[in-house]
Amino acid sequence: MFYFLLSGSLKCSTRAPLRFLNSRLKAVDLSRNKRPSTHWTQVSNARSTASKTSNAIVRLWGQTQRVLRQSTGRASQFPRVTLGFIVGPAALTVTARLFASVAYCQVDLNNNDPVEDKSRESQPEFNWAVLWEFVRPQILALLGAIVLAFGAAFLNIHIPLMLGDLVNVVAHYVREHAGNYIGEVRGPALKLLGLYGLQGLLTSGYIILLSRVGERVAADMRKSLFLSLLRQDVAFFDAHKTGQLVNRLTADIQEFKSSFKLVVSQGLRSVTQTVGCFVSLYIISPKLTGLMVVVMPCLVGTGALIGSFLRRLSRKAQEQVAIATGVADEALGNVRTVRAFAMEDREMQMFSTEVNKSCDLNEALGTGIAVFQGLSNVALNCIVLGTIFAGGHMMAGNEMSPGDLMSFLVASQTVQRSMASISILFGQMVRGISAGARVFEYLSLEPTIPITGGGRIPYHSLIGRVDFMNISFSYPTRPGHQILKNFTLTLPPCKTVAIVGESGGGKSTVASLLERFYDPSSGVVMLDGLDVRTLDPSWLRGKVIGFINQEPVLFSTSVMDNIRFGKPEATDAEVITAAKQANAHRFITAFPDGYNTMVGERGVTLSGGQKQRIAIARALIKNPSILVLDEATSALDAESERVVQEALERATTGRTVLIIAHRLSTIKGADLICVLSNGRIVEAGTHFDLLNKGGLYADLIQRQRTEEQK
Ligand SMILES: Nc1ncnc2c1ncn2[C@@H]1O[C@H](COP(=O)(O)OP(=O)(O)OP(=O)(O)O)[C@@H](O)[C@H]1O
Repeated sequence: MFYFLLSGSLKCSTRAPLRFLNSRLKAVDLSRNKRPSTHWTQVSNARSTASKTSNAIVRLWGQTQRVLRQSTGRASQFPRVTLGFIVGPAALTVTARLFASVAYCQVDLNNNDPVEDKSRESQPEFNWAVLWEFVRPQILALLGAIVLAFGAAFLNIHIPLMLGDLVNVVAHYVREHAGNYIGEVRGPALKLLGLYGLQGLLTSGYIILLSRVGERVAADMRKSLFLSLLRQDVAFFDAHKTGQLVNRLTADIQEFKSSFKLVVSQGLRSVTQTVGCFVSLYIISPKLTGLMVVVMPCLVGTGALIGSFLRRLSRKAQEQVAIATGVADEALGNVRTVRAFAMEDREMQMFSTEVNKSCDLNEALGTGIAVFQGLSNVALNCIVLGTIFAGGHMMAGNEMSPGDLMSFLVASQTVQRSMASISILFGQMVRGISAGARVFEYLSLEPTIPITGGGRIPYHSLIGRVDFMNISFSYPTRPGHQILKNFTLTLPPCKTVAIVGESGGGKSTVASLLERFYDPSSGVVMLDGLDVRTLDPSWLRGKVIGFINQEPVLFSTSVMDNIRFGKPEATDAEVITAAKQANAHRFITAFPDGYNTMVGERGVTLSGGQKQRIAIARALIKNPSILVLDEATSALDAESERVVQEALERATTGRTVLIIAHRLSTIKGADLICVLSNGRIVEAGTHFDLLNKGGLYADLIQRQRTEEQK
């Protein structure tokens, strides 16, 4: 009867998850054409795991039957104990693999899960070698944590047995009323107390060690990733959103760290406890254990499925909160525009809609959690009740002592908890590996233009002549759109050259090539006759070229630190000299805090002209040989433009200057004006030469005058 029950229940307990798994795989089948190939391989693996698992369960069941038939009653304890060692771990392994497959398919079909982020083209591979590089410095602490976790788990396995001993002593005293109660109970009780204390110590120990390992690994990963991102080509930032990169630095590393800590701590503990307690259960009562093998996976499986549904709901709720935060962030960040258009009510309405959605989702989540907790309480209590009922029956038949029943109850609770956490851990592990893979993907990227390395021209022999020779260029993000075509231009040393032309014609692109933000598709940029690709980019950008653009970006620190950004080793006196050259000293000293005035986020507390002059001081402090002014005054009003223009004129003397001009009035005095059209220079000369010539430049001047008169 027992064998029949075991066989039938084993099949039933695996059928539901298998059926569920099959339905998930069918759903994947339907959408396979839309999925990247790596995904499909993983899904196929899940399918093969499922089929292997079902075969293993059937085989296991056959073996169980055979061995059980050979063992006769309690007299033949040895084969049963041996069987316990085989059946326990094997049953758990196959069940765990089955749930892993189910969990994978859950995750795979979940649109909101990191594994299935639609914004990503393919899921990067997890690189264990890279992980090892981060873990290696922490290996001693990690091994310590593993040993302590094993220790705590082994003590946990002993606790039910010792509890049973204690109950047996109490039961014996109650039956016989012989001797002194305290004297009888003290020994086992003190042993148990010692065990609890030791277990507490080991648990605290491994949690402390593991948290240290996790935090240090995460901190090292963050630093390495940040450095790797800073080193990437400018083209990389054209192709990736800042939010996505920041997300990898924060959310992905956080997810990886949590999974790492959870899998190592709870994974080790749960697996050891499950296997150990299972063996204890089998030794105490093979019959009751058989019943548990049947019931437990069903309950744990159901719990895992509900848990995964709730996690999905929770993620949706979090995303909804993020959307609402985004609306608030945008409105508050652009409050002047909102105010200017009197859009407060509309913004409020948009925010309310998103907040209400997140409120609904969170309420649904709360209800789900409540129902789940209620159901799990009922299920767990039913197991206790069932065990007491069946165990009591066995006690009546002298097959079990009260202590055995107590041990069985406690050990079975430990197994339930451990199995539940194993099934959750599989989902967590999949998410952790995905997050880690995304982080490692960026860690291993090598920029095509390194930030350091290459030669330097001795400062005293630097002339400052620049040649753009036959340059053709397309941005890496738009390879089909050629911006420059056989572009050739020379910037003579200590002369000012201006480039003018239609908006979007490629003027700023020329400046970017000089800074070596990009390399040309063909042709060369030369500095003093040397290909800039052979020169050290950090020297070129840090010492040789000063760059001032239309919208100067300041950092949210003091005026002093912002100017010193151009030359970190500069003294206060050098900063003040640069500020004077940039016409900035007067307004800076008029602030109550002078040079220590904080400029706010991106310099928001300064006017456009003030920001621009601080940016000029920042560029001048490094005393560059070449100055690039990319429409440096186009965003200013007439008065600010005059002050800034004055500063710029002072700054340009004795330097090679490239002006990317929008307002043609500012470049009249340039030594050479070049007109850029269709990716190449079509006219060149002084302001008066070009005006007299009556070509494109004269047209541009005429058009601008007409616009200004309107
Ligand atoms: N990072 C980028 N990635 C892809 N395309 C870009 C990038 N930057 C600019 N472009 C494109 O290259 C072309 C030239 O841009 P560029 O900024 O050099 O023009 P511009 O002459 O300086 O224009 P404006 O006078 O309006 O500032 C434009 O079509 C623009 O859309």
